[in-house]
Amino acid sequence: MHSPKRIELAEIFQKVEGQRAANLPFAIYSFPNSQEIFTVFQNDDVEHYALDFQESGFLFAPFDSEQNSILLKPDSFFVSEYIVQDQIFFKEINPSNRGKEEHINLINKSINEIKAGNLEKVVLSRMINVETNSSFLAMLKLALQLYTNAFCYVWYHPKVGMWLGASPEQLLSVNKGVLRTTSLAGTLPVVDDEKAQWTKKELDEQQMVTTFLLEELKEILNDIEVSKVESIKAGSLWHLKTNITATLTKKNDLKELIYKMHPSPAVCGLPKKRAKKFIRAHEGYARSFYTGFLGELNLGQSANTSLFVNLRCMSLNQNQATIFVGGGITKDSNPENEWEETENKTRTMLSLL
Ligand SMILES: C=C(O[C@H]1C=CC=C(C(=O)O)[C@@H]1O)C(=O)O
Repeated sequence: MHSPKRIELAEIFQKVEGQRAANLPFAIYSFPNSQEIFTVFQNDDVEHYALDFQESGFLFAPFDSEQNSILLKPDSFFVSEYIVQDQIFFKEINPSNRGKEEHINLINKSINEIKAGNLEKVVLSRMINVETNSSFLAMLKLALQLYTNAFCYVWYHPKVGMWLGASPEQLLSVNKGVLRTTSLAGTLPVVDDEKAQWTKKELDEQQMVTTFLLEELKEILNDIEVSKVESIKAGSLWHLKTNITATLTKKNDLKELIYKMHPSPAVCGLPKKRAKKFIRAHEGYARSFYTGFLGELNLGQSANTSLFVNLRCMSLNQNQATIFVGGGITKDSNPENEWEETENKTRTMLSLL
């Protein structure tokens, strides 16, 4: 089994720079609320795929389950202590209004589909291109400071590209026969010290995710426990979250389990197939790895799996960052507010640039 070797923090960053300079694949990441940072290095530039999810390594899977899920082989696996020291504050950066009309038209189109009874919910997204002079490590260090309760990462494969993110959403973890997952949806901006003032729209859209997950899992898992809905902060945004735990049976197949849950209505919609079709037909771009999932697959001393949904993320190509943001549309959506929500999510990433 692969266990990470403990090394000094400076050495971790040095090794990552060396790996990038040598054009070889790596992942550097930190789990939510943790004081550790991990790296997985692959010694060659072969594009390996996770086929039956029995493999061990760092998984990077796209939104579209028909496309390949990339697996970085853990030829070297390191961990180091990482303590956030400086308290830094958000720098307010305002995104431009570019693409507003198209996005609002798309939202209106989806609301019509919902009102016609063809869809219940659909998550619509867009991408924003921004110039940056920051290095990926500088951005990661900033993400680690700003988004301590997120899964922060940089992933690189010379044949695929580089991605960076700070995801607030765990897809699942599997540890000693226990599955943990979350239903995360609904967004409001954090205003001073005030509590989030949820409306029916957000409560409903999050409940749809919980109901979907429970429906998908009830046939195959035992002892399902569901927490109360709580408000959590992801940077300067509030989300609604429910924790779900269940016991795995011997018959459970990890790949099957994952694709029952993915894509959930937090990133796709309801009914799943129709929402996916609507997204493909109307979003106007390929999501690629945005709203896919990533993380450790059967890795570490006890071969755990811990995967996160690829949200609040961007792809990086030389001086260009492409930020991906979306939001759930229901019958109660207000198009202007939905646009503003994607602007707020964009700020999360802009603050790293
Ligand atoms: C699709 C995204 O967020 C999802 C996760 C949390 C809240 C969401 C929402 O309020 O719409 C989305 O379902 C995104 O950040 O790009």
